[in-house]
Amino acid sequence: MPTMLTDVFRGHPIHLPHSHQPDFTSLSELPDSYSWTPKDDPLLDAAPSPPAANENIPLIDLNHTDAANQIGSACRTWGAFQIANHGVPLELLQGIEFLTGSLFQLPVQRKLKAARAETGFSGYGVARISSFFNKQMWSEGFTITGSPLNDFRKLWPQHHLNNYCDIVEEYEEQMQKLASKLMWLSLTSLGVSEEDIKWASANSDLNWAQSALQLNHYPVCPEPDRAMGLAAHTDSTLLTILHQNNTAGLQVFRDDIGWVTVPPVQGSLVVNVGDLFHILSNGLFKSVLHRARVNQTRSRLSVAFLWGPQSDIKISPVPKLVSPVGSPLYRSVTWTEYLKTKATHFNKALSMIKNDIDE
Ligand SMILES: O=C(O)CCC(=O)C(=O)O
Ligand SMILES: [Fe+2]
Repeated sequence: MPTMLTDVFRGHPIHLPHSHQPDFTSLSELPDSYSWTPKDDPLLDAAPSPPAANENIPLIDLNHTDAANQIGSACRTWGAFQIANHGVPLELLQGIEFLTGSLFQLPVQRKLKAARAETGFSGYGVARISSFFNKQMWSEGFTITGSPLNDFRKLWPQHHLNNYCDIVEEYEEQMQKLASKLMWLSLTSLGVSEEDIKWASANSDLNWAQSALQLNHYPVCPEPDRAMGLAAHTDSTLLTILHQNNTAGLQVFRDDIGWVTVPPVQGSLVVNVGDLFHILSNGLFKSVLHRARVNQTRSRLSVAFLWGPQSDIKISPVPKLVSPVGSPLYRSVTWTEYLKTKATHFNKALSMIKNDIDE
């Protein structure tokens, strides 16, 4: 199936300054190259402001009759929410978490056998966004697009492979269905229906969608307050569905509050609005700025399902959401074009495709 994402990165290699992953377990002090200051990230210390410190992204029960409106409201105010009763079996969440844990527990030399090539997309390595920062992040990742078999072969003996590949396949299938359901629920809350978005008809078996799985590991860190697991970014997706293990670390940003930690809730999933959904909604839904902090006593795992349209589909603001006397907030872009812009301009990518509207 999806090779398009891979092609984008082949054409736009990201030259990472730190190509070799350290063995985190051997570091008892935080090296300077991992010590972040506000100079390295202006939003580093944007602390929660006390009056709103108890606010958090909503936890929404998908079986609730008002789920669509609750999701719509969360997309507008936070660009993120958690979901319960999402239909993904707990054993599958445990299975993908077990696989992720086993992968990152392998000796670093073994993981490097499946290292992501400089022009590649899948495999083991540092966060792709590392090239935009001077400091290194306290994390390691593994990206899967299409079948993971070739990469998994480099990591594990034959007898594990079928089981692990089945888990990935089943997980992606469930996530695809869930992502589509969430997209339509949130659009319903804006009065947008299938007729309004020709390319995304719900009956088209999702053959307009493609995805990647990003496995993340944040090892125990000797000085978590000075370290950064994954620096602040928005996702370039329509939607991202995230499973985190029982260690907190994910934080989302609100202009009026600052950084807010998303507490792990067993069996629930976190959903992020990505940049493409922000564009599609003509700016009504926020693409959430988020990051991951690290921990002194517990390692953290997360699995992000990155979901977007096939590469030839033009994403543009739904006409219904543009005021009759106004212009759409953004020009239309394909996912490929957007990823290229992001690979050059990173967190300024959205502003690069904004229409100049001076009224
Ligand atoms: O680990 C997390 O909670 C965040 C991961 C993430 O933002 C990503 O992979 O894009
Ligand atoms: Fe992310």
